[in-house]
Amino acid sequence: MSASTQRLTEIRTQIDDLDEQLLGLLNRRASLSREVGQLKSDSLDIVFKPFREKEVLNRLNALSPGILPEDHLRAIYREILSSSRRLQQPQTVAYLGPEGTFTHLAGLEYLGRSMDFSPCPTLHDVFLTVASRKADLGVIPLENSLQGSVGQSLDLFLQYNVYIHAELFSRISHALLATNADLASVRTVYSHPQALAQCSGWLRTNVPQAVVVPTESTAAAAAQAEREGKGSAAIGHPRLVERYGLKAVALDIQDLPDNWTRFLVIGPTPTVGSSRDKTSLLFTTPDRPGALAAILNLLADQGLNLTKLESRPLKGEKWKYVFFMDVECDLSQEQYENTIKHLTSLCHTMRVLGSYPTGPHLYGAGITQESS
Ligand SMILES: C=C(O[C@@H]1C=C(C(=O)O)C=C[C@H]1O)C(=O)O
Repeated sequence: MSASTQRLTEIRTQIDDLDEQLLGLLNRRASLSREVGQLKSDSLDIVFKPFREKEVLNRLNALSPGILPEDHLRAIYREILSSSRRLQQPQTVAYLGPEGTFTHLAGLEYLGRSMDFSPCPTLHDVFLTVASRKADLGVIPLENSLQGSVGQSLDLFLQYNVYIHAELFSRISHALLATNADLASVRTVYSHPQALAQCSGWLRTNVPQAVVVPTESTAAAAAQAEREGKGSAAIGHPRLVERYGLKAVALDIQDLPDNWTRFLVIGPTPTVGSSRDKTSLLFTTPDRPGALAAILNLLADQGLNLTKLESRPLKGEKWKYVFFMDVECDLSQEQYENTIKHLTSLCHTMRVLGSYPTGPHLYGAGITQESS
């Protein structure tokens, strides 16, 4: 036996030994998590605790000697935490489907594979499914770094009593998908309006002859392009290629390479407990001069930083608006009780959508390029 073969045998014996230890430790972790699950079920508490999960990951990152890159550690723990949640209680996650949408892939990358992902044909159905408790959680796109807010998502918060539990940022790279690789033959390009808008420059330059047709999702667009065959194309995640038997005719076709979407994880009940990083609010103001300024001044006086303020038309009431605001602070803490009371008194209507941890930036499903 050569020296290197002998060393290989030795190393593999050590790896087997470590795997046994890991197996024992993972089982002990699972058993403790089950016990947490029992306590939660006794007190009717929520299984998914994103702030605690962030704390677990941050602590391990800080302790890690660094041989295992940070994004590998995150990917491994994503599945440990996913399994841990499942052992407490299987969780159904509604998302804008069908399979392979950016929302689906972002949800998988953030929540792991031990969740029961359930596709919904429209965003409306995701909100309805969560609000009616047919799913424990939902994943929705909220805003894109190139195209701004997904207006429909903001509007649906007005219609349904759902709450924000977590956020995540996912890098979006679009591909043109078709059964036929010839760009000149493309007559119709299907996709979600956000994806079409994020690639509008590329489309104008590369397939000026094509008509763009909006669809409910990028995956629905891929299915349509596959059904129609030659002359039709879709814009979506390159992974849709495998699911729908298409070719990736062009990659990275978004107008700016650094294209990110912020997704939210929503649930039917508000979150409670440990301190979170930010709070989202939905409010309308009285119709008088300075109404919005009074709200902004109150937050400024408290030293609270705003990270988003957006108005949307109030449906059915022309030229009236609802505001969606993100504040960099956990307004559910007892110390802000008076601030919330004061804020509510300055608003016409006010709803706290949730306090949650600032989300991670994820670079794509699987082990990511975050640290390379
Ligand atoms: C174990 C818990 O439940 C879930 C699983 C976690 C884990 O395995 O570490 C952390 C947070 C929760 O999403 C907990 O709340 O501590």
